[in-house]
Amino acid sequence: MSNKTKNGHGVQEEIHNKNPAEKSWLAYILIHYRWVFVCFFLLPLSLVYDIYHLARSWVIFKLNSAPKKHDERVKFVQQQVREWNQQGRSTPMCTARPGWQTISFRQPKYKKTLFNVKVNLIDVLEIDTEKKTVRVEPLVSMGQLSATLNPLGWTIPILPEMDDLTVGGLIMGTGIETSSHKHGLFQHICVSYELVMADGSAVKCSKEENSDLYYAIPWSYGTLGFLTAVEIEIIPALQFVRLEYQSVSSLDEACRVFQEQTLKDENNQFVEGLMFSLNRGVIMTANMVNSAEPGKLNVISRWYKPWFFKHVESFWGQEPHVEYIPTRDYFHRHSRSIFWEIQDIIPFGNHPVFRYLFGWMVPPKVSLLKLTQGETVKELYENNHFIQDMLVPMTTLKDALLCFEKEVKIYPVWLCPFKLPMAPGMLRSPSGKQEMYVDIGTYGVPKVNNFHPVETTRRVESFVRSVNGFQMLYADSYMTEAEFHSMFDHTLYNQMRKKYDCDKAFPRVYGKVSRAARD
Ligand SMILES: Cc1cc2nc3c(=O)[nH]c(=O)nc-3n(C[C@H](O)[C@H](O)[C@H](O)COP(=O)(O)OP(=O)(O)OC[C@H]3O[C@@H](n4cnc5c(N)ncnc54)[C@H](O)[C@@H]3O)c2cc1C
Ligand SMILES: NC(=O)C1=CN([C@@H]2O[C@H](COP(=O)(O)OP(=O)(O)OC[C@H]3O[C@@H](n4cnc5c(N)ncnc54)[C@H](OP(=O)(O)O)[C@@H]3O)[C@@H](O)[C@H]2O)C=CC1
Ligand SMILES: CC(C)=CCC[C@@H](C)[C@H]1CC[C@@]2(C)C3=C(CC[C@]12C)[C@@]1(C)CC[C@H](O)C(C)(C)[C@@H]1CC3
Repeated sequence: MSNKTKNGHGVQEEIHNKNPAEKSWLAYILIHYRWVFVCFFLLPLSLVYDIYHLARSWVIFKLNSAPKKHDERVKFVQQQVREWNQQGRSTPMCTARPGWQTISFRQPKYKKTLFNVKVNLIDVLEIDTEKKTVRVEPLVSMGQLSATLNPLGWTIPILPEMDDLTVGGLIMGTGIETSSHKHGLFQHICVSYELVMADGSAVKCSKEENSDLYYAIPWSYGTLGFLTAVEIEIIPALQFVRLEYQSVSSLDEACRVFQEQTLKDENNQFVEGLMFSLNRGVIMTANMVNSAEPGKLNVISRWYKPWFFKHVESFWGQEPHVEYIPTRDYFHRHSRSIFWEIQDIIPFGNHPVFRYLFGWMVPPKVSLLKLTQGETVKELYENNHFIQDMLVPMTTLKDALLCFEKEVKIYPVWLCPFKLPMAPGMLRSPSGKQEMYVDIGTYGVPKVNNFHPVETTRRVESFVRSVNGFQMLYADSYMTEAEFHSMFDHTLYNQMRKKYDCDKAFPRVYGKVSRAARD
């Protein structure tokens, strides 16, 4: 925490020097004492919100009312789209989900001007253990899905970390987790999509049926149609995860061990790396198991447990260490500390006194943080924070880490390998074959002197394009439209836009994800 706190204060002083408007006492309090508001207002509110939501979905599930209501809800989406057609297709459409509720870093500006279609589809519809699929509506969240499936002994093969990520957002955008080196991205575990198209018709697509549409949907950001249901693969979930921590002490060793564990060892169900500096890291490999060795169980979700990334750091410089963690706790291991972002929000959040007294209320909900951040905090993040996930070929990992060190020097760095199968769509494998990639996640305050939010990001984007990588688009993207087109293959997307008459119906992807489209 010391690094961050030190750095955080440095940044705060810098802001005060730079921006006279923020010298007001209110700005001072908002920046330095955000934790007061978060601890005494947002945490209890988050708790009430979560309890209400869980209770609601529990009741709905027990009453088994969601499947019966589903058709009605889809008809309502169709009805709105037909009305839009009748009104002369004057402004393009988007979903009516308010921007503050989404996980993406910014608020989407376009929601204010486009025709908003309500797609309130929030329930788990059906678990088919014979076919090994779960059918869900698009607003089902990852926390809801793991709470539903795990007690029944199932899980989806890729369960992206943050509780509030939704199935719809993860498909229309993308989703990744530490099992992605085996299963690919979130889209690759989806069996079929049901959509309402621009003309109001309902269409189903899968590898067998309307396969062109099926491959075009991922990364289309809701610009081909509205998703209404998805069938996702499920696999058996064992009770625990056996997690092995391996310390690495140089960049070369980190890249070598991480690649070996990803590429060579077919047995690792989960692979993750955390770099605490360019030469200091811990590589974690894990497998689901049904029993834990005595004395080695660590229930990391208990309220008094330290932040997971701090726990991981404690293994640096040690011999390899084995621990058993309940499976659902593993899936949500970085949730309580919002990866490491919580350090900037509640700086003393990892102190034992805080954990014992308030630990059961964390984390504050990202949506509520977003809703209440105000202009001052927004500007603070705008100018002094860097949040990016870059997906680069595994062979370029070392160069990529050097690039991030030079441009931002933010640690920890999150490393997550994933398989990029050869398939049509936005992501093109450069070799034309299946390739292994790695997601490099950097979230925090840059420690270099020449950080500039736009120029630095553009330099990193340029590096990523040069190695045939991709940028995750939930954060800021400063690429020009031409650069964006050179990163993402729009061939199939353009065909589908034409085939399903999308031009007047939806903006193009770039129009939704570029920095200019977000506030
Ligand atoms: C402050 C706070 C922080 C939290 N942080 C996290 C976190 O970091 N990570 C996290 O994952 N959770 C978090 N939660 C949620 C918490 O873990 C829930 O209390 C938990 O999900 C409840 O689990 P349960 O096993 O009691 O499930 P239940 O209460 O029984 O059910 C939960 C959900 O499962 C569904 N369900 C139940 N049975 C079935 C079935 N047979 N088939 C299909 N669906 C079914 C219900 O519809 C409901 O949506 C947090 C909650 C709070 C209040
Ligand atoms: N571990 C991981 O994989 C992580 C992933 N992320 C990213 O977060 C984002 C997901 O956040 P989330 O809050 O769930 O989603 P959002 O509400 O931000 O939605 C993301 C996009 O998907 C579109 N979309 C969502 N639902 C539908 C639907 N039913 N029909 C049509 N379009 C839809 C939205 O369209 P519209 O604009 O019209 O609302 C929007 O463009 C993704 O971009 C993901 O990559 C972030 C953190 C971690
Ligand atoms: C691929 C993976 C694992 C991505 C993880 C990304 C997370 C670290 C991101 C997703 C949403 C995210 C950008 C967010 C924030 C931090 C980093 C997050 C949590 C915060 C909470 C930082 C504080 C800000 O004031 C604000 C509340 C707007 C955002 C909200 C989104």
